[in-house]
Amino acid sequence: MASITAEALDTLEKTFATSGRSEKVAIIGAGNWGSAAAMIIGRNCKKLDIFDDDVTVWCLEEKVDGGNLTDIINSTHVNVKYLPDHKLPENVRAEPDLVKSVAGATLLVFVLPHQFLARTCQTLKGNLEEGVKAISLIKGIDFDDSGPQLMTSVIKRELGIEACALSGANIANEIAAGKFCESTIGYENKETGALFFALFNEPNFRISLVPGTAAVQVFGAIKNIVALGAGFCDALDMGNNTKAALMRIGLIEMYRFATQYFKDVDTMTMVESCGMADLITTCMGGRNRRVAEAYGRSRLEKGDAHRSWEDLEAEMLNGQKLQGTGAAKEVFAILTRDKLLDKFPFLVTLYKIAFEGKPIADVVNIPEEHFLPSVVTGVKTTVTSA
Ligand SMILES: NC(=O)C1=CN([C@@H]2O[C@H](COP(=O)(O)OP(=O)(O)OC[C@H]3O[C@@H](n4cnc5c(N)ncnc54)[C@H](O)[C@@H]3O)[C@@H](O)[C@H]2O)C=CC1
Ligand SMILES: O=C(CO)COP(=O)(O)O
Repeated sequence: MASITAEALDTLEKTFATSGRSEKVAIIGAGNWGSAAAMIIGRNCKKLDIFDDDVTVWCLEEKVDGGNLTDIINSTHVNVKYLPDHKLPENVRAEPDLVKSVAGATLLVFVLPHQFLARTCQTLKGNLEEGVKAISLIKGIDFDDSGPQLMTSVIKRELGIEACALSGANIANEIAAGKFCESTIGYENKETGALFFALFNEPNFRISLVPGTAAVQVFGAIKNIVALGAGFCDALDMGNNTKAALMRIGLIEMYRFATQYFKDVDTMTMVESCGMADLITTCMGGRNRRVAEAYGRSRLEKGDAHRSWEDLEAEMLNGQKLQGTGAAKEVFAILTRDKLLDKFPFLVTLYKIAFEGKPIADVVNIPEEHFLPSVVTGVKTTVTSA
């Protein structure tokens, strides 16, 4: 991988040296991860000649303590609502008008809760520079009549532009604090992958490049559902061994879902940051886990009078969004349509606990098939009962 990166970066430098044209970046979304990503992007744009210094971030306008969030960000350089404890670089400017935010941009970084992507793209349609390229930092999945749709496919469908995907074990607050972590960029075109490598890679945010975007995105979307299971496990005070078992089982179904619906899924991508590592960090420290624990405890303590997902999300996340509950519903709908519920017993159980009143304790009611040695490959094993 390193040689691909070095070779492609060399091409980039040469292209820049002859054309003199630098890439201008617009970030679409100023939430928790959008703001932490803006810190990295702002620093790299200032440092590297191939990027224009000035970075624009589209921020959906809202009032905070009587003021406009964008005005507060531009005067204090702090996103006081979504990333309050960290300063954005001064070359990052918040813009409340979506269309204005992409004026002159040649690189778009999409980092929104997944449910808002399609309609945001529809507003951008017809307002982009020729040849603009995109990257999605979104962890989520959509569905239409043809089946599951990756975020990069939504971007392509709506805007007709090339899109890479970045995903990894990347809790935004930890990245903003400068703690070391890794991430994975999946690309279709090596040069574009290298361009985004240059935009994101830093000593404490190390990027690996992988060919293909499907695995990177599917793992990122499905692990959010598995994290609900980790939260239910914590609500039951089950401990680390149980949670590790649920992660292992979740990993199998993540991989199975990816290979069921997408062609270019390399098994080894599971050991990149976007696979196992993201699953671990989300099940230990993510918002989906945290809110699912609160939901589970509320069910266990209050029975039918339990708190709703919407209530808990609003109370615990202050405007940030859960992605695992929406993904659980979407995955359940597509598996039902395709008559595949039997192949994904854990994801189905998590959906039913979250939305159909199945007992929280059923999170550890694991079907026998998950203990068979053939389960990863899907090869049938004959089991002789004693
Ligand atoms: N926060 C994190 O640690 C990480 C998040 N991600 C992923 O990045 C994506 C974005 O997450 P965050 O930046 O954390 O967002 P967030 O969870 O902080 O969500 C709040 C954002 O949603 C925006 N929003 C609310 N209503 C909207 C609407 N109608 N249209 C457009 N935008 C609207 C708000 O303006 C705000 O920017 C998600 O898919 C998430 O799974 C990925 C890695 C880490
Ligand atoms: O994706 C994440 C870490 O990589 C964040 O997960 P949560 O949305 O559950 O916080």
